[in-house]
Amino acid sequence: MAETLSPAKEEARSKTVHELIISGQELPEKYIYKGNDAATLGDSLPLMKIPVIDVGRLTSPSFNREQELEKLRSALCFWDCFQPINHGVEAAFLDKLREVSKLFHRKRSRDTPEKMAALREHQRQLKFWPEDPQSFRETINEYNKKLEEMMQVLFKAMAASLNLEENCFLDMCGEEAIFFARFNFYPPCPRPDLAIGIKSHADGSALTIVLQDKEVEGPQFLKDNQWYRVPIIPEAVVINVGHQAEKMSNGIFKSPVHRVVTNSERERFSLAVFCTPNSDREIEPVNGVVTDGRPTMYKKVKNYVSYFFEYFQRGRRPVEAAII
Ligand SMILES: O=C(O)CCC(=O)C(=O)O
Ligand SMILES: [Fe+2]
Repeated sequence: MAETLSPAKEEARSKTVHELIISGQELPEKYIYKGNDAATLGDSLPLMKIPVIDVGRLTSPSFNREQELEKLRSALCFWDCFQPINHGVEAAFLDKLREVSKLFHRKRSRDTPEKMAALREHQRQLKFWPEDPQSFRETINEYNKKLEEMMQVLFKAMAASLNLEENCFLDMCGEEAIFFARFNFYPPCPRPDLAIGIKSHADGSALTIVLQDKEVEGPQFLKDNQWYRVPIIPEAVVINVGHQAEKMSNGIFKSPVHRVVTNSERERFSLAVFCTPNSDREIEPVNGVVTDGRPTMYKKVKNYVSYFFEYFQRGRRPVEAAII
């Protein structure tokens, strides 16, 4: 039977957190974050010193390439993420993407359920894509093409940085790897010390590419039990390892635990694209990463995304399901 709500509860249900607090009400209990890391939400945290990788150098045959590959390897092994620049997507185009994402959220009704959209041409379902703003489809389509190129370069560079056969990660992910996009919108929250934007998690992708808000910080990464803030570099994106790359590399690269906090005054937007092998691919350590000193650490697992959400809800790293 449907629950009958008192007028006060009815009002609370239909208002955003921001509206509730402005109208003088307490933060409703259901918004108070209860994760193990809740006590650190309001802390002032150090900035991560994430290495900035020049993607142009990764493809140039000059001596810079070796240096940049080494920088990429150490970034991935130490921080599990990096910030590429000179990656083939112009700063002005990134601004345009931010703009259409914002417009999309402004026009989206609060009742529209959030969905992940597949971006690649043969996988997307255009009928579900918004037609308004008008430039949305065209801009996202162009971004998808640029990301396909960027992913080719980066997977090859990741393999080369470990002295592996250049195509090993790409071949395992398969031609049909899916790019799921999530347009994140974080409204201002007057109690960032109590409520969270996205709870701590690790991504189920091979790599995740996040276009950051240009002005408002949000994501934080956990390293050795310490949370770090991600610096804003407007012309860069943030790329982190997901579980699939952790397994393909036999744990040389790790998928980091991260979360997103809210800002008391400002809203924040981000666009996360999860580059994910197709669910019928069997993902396992590639040739060359299993050695006498480093035996296979992960089982072959298919359709990994299916239990990703279960682990996510329980606040655990889903890759645990594949660890031997
Ligand atoms: O908003 C961000 O910067 C990161 C979002 C994120 O971690 C995710 O969507 O999985
Ligand atoms: Fe994430």
